[in-house]
Amino acid sequence: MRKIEHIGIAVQDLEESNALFAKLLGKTHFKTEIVAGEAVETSFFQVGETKVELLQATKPESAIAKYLEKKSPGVHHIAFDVEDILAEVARLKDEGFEILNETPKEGADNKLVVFLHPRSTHGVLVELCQERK
Ligand SMILES: CC[C@@H](C(=O)O)C(=O)SCCNC(=O)CCNC(=O)[C@H](O)C(C)(C)COP(=O)(O)OP(=O)(O)OC[C@H]1O[C@@H](n2cnc3c(N)ncnc32)[C@H](O)[C@@H]1OP(=O)(O)O
Ligand SMILES: [Co+2]
Repeated sequence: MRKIEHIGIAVQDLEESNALFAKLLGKTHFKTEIVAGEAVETSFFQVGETKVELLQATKPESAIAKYLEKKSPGVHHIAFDVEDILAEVARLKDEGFEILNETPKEGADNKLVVFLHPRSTHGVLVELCQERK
C-alpha cells in the first residue's frame, strides 16, 4: 500500500457538505461524480497527496443510505492506493482479511476498487484503489 488515496465521508446533503468542507479546507472541490454501481454521488477535495471524498446516497439501497440509517454523518472508510489490486487482494486474503468483492469494481475518479469487511479490520471499512490503465 503506497499512500492513503482518500478518506470517505458519508453525508446527507452533498451541496451543504461541499460548502462546509470548502470553508474548512479553504478550497473548493475539484470534481463531482455519480458512481451508479455504488448508488452514490461523490465530490472530491485534494488535500496534499490525498483526498477527501464526500458521499451522498442516490438510492435507499446504497451502502451510504444504509450506514446513515444507523449512524451519523462522518468518516465511512479509508482508501489505500495500491499498484496491483489483484496481488494485494491475494495477499490480504492469505493474511485472513475478509474481502467483500474479490473482483475489483468501478470506483470514482478512474479507479478500480475492492472493499474489506470492517469486522476483519477492527471496525474500519477499508477500500483498495488502483488507477485504471
Ligand atoms: C464512489 C465509489 C467508491 C470510491 O471510488 O471511492 C466508494 O467509496 S463507494 C462507498 C460506498 N460503498 C461501500 O461502502 C461498499 C462496501 N460496503 C459494504 O459492502 C457494506 O456497507 C458493508 C460494510 C458490508 C456493511 O453492509 P451491511 O452488512 O449490509 O450493513 P450493516 O449495517 O448490517 O453492518 C454490518 C456491520 O458492519 C458495520 N459497518 C457497516 N458499515 C460500516 C462502516 N462504514 N465502517 C465501520 N463499520 C461498518 C455495522 O456497524 C455492523 O456492525 P455490527 O453492528 O457490529 O454487526
Ligand atoms: Co471511497
